[in-house]
Formats: sequence, structure tokens, C-alpha cells
Amino acid sequence: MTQLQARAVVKAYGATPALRGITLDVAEGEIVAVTGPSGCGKSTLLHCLAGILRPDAGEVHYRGRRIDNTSEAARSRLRRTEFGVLFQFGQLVAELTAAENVALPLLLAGTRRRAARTVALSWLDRLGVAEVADVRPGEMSGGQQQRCATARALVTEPRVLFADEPTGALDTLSGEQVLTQVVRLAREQRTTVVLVTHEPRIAGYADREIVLRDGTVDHTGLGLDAALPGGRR
Ligand SMILES: Nc1ncnc2c1ncn2[C@@H]1O[C@H](COP(=O)(O)OP(=O)(O)OP(=O)(O)O)[C@@H](O)[C@H]1O
Repeated sequence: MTQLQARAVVKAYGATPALRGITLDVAEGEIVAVTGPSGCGKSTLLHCLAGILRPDAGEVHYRGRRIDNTSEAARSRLRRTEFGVLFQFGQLVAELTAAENVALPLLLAGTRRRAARTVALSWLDRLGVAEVADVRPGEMSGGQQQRCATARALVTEPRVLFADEPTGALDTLSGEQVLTQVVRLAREQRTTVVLVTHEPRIAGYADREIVLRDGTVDHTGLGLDAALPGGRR
């Protein structure tokens, strides 16, 4: 089933064009990397697909329903219930511990505090950072923060994870570790992933790479990994 569709999506910031007519489909459970040079429109596309930005023209559909013309409240509900987002800097709440940060989306969805903490702890454990459960972000390493942010993005078991350069602030090794975990967990849960990155190596974790240039789709190809002997699935 097609999970996300962009149809001739156009977006400009004042006089600066960012997207000049993007059409693409993402299938349910697919992991897609959006790549291309700086300024080609990757983040803008991710924001339009996630309903954070509204395109100036064109349409965005999620599971067959048009979402770009719905109200801010409807799109925000969609982001809370169906989507998870992960950015370069985890954007954890500085005053809260790791467990409290991860529990937050569950509390907002009405889960009781004790149950939310239990689920949050299990996600921190799955991401290999159970030991920082009661630590605040300021006392964690960058890798630990990003693992917590990943746990927070996945704790509601979203159908789609939008990740914008999620490992951009980490060294190569931690970045790779966080990313392999994101991909493993996404595959386990059949979560669709839209991953923005400018690193070809990172794009290699995806099923498909969509390369943008100057606000258009330049070409699409298989992720590098998919070409390895033996496949992965
Ligand atoms: N808030 C904004 N205001 C004005 N122009 C913007 C804004 N955000 C992006 N742009 C411009 O829109 C174009 C596309 O930007 P976008 O951030 O989507 O590209 P990108 O491929 O994600 O870039 P990078 O890899 O550097 O993050 C660029 O020309 C950029 O300068």
C-alpha cells in the first residue's frame, strides 16, 4: 500500500524556490533516503510530507487521504498519532530526565504516568541507553541524547518516522550505531521511514534513495545496502 504521496509539490520561501514540483510515492514499510546537495530542498520536502509545512501548490496524501489542505489542528493530531519525527539535534526537553522525555508523547496521548514510564524504560532499553533513564540531557553524550530522541520518536509506535539528518551531529561511529538501531526497529515494526541525509553512506541503509537537485527529483535508485549480496530482508 502507498503510505505517502507527493503530487507536483511546490514550495518557496519568499522569492527563494525550495521545491519546484516534486512527485513521489513511499510504500508502507519502505525506508527511503532523500539525498542531494545542500539547499536542494530535502528538509523542505520532509516538512511538507510530515504536514509541518503546507506546500504552495501540489498535494500531499497520507494513506489515500489528502493532508496538505487540512487544518493545522488536524495535521498536528496526525503528527502526534501517526508520525514520529527525529531531527539532527534531538531537541530533548532539558529540564526532564531521559525517561520523562520519552514518556512525554504517551502522557500527551492520555497514558497514565506509571504505565508511560514503564513503556519509556523499555524503549530506552531497546536503544541501549537504559542507564541514563534518570539523567537529564545536559549530562548525556551526544549519542545518548540522540538514542533518547529516537526512543521518544518511536515510543508511540508511529506508522511513519521522519528523520532529518538524525546523525548529523554525531561522530561516524555513534551515528552509524544510532542509525542501524533506527533501521532495525523500523523494520521490526514495519514503520515507514523518510530519512534526509547528505551522506551517501547513510543512504545505504535505505531501500531506495531519492536524489533531489534544485528542488526537483533528479533520480531515484536502490539504497547501496540493497545491492549487497544476500540482501537484508
Ligand atoms: N526558513 C527559510 N527561509 C528562507 N529560505 C529558506 C528557509 N528554509 C530553506 N530555505 C531555502 O530553501 C532552499 C531549500 O532548503 P532546504 O533546507 O529544504 O534544503 P536542504 O537540501 O535540506 O539543505 P541542507 O542539506 O543544507 O540542510 C534553500 O535555497 C534554502 O536556502
